Amino acid sequence: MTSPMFEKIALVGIGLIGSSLARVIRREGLARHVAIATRSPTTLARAKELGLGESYNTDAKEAVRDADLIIVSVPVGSSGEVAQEIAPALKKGAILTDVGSTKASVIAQMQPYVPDGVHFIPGHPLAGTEKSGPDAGFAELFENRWCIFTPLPDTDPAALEKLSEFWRRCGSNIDTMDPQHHDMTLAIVSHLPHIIAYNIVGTADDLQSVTKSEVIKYSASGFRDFTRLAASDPTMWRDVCLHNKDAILEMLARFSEDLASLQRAIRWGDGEKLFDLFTRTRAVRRSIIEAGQDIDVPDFGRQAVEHPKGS
Ligand SMILES: NC(=O)c1ccc[n+]([C@@H]2O[C@H](COP(=O)([O-])OP(=O)(O)OC[C@H]3O[C@@H](n4cnc5c(N)ncnc54)[C@H](O)[C@@H]3O)[C@@H](O)[C@H]2O)c1
Ligand SMILES: O=C(O)C(=O)C[C@]1(C(=O)O)C=C[C@@H](O)C=C1
Repeated sequence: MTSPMFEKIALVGIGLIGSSLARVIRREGLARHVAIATRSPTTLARAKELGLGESYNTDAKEAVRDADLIIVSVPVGSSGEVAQEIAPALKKGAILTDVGSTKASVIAQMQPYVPDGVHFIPGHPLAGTEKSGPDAGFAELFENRWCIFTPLPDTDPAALEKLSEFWRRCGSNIDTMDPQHHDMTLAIVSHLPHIIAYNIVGTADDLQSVTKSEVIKYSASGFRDFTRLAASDPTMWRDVCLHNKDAILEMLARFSEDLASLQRAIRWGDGEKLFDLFTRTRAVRRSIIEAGQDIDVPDFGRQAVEHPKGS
């Protein structure tokens, strides 16, 4: 067996993303020691039962001591408090990264606490499911998916290359961009779809309770696709909305304008406009498939159990 990339990796947060990392690190032999930290004793006990690491702590400071790579996988709104908590125990020369779905806010929250000599490289794997908690993870989650880094101006290229190699060994393709560009792009390709899903499922649920109709019972598969997204973790998505506010509001404004135009086309029977739009959007789907980006989440992710709220 080749020698591990890191002597010790600390995973702070052991939900869907943290536990998927734990599993792929084990499978690929990427660390000699995986230290797991999470705030909730119940979640920590479950991580231990699942055998996700070598040591377990509710005190993140203990887990990160002597670690060469620290990966923070907590809801974005908790990034700052975690950085503050672990900062005094970080080893000089260590790489500190995160997996948060928003980047400018995470950088603003974490950077002030990063000690000199620690390489802070913000990251975001574009891979996930609607499930959460340590049972939900699986080693294949990151395969053929993008991992985006938003390095800071003074990021050490050697540390960035080492972290990139880590994510490549987890199966991902790497890209880098600035945090504002990341947040704007993700607002349209990830955050808005979730917000739209939460909204449409909420509307249908309201309708059901007002009219006692059977919208849920007879929901067609298009609606069911929305319910998958709308089943995503409430804490995670609350934080995404609050921490990428400007970009999301910008995209929602454009979306609302386009929706009004579509509404108008329907009202005035403008079939040509409808047909043209639907033809253009079908081409988008085809180009995604041609680019090999139409990757379905595998079954093991689907079968994972829901995680209790607040764990
Ligand atoms: N779920 C996805 O699809 C997805 C995809 C890519 C990135 N992300 C990002 O990854 C991060 C984690 O998401 P997840 O899906 O793994 O969530 P999750 O709910 O499955 O897990 C979150 C973990 O963080 C722990 N935690 C919460 N606050 C903490 C704190 N203050 N200190 C220590 N531990 C704490 C929880 O106990 C849990 O173990 C989020 O920032 C999210 O935006 C999620
Ligand atoms: O497929 C899903 O269920 C996801 O929500 C994954 C998804 C996405 O929107 O693609 C969600 C949030 C992340 O930050 C990255 C990936």
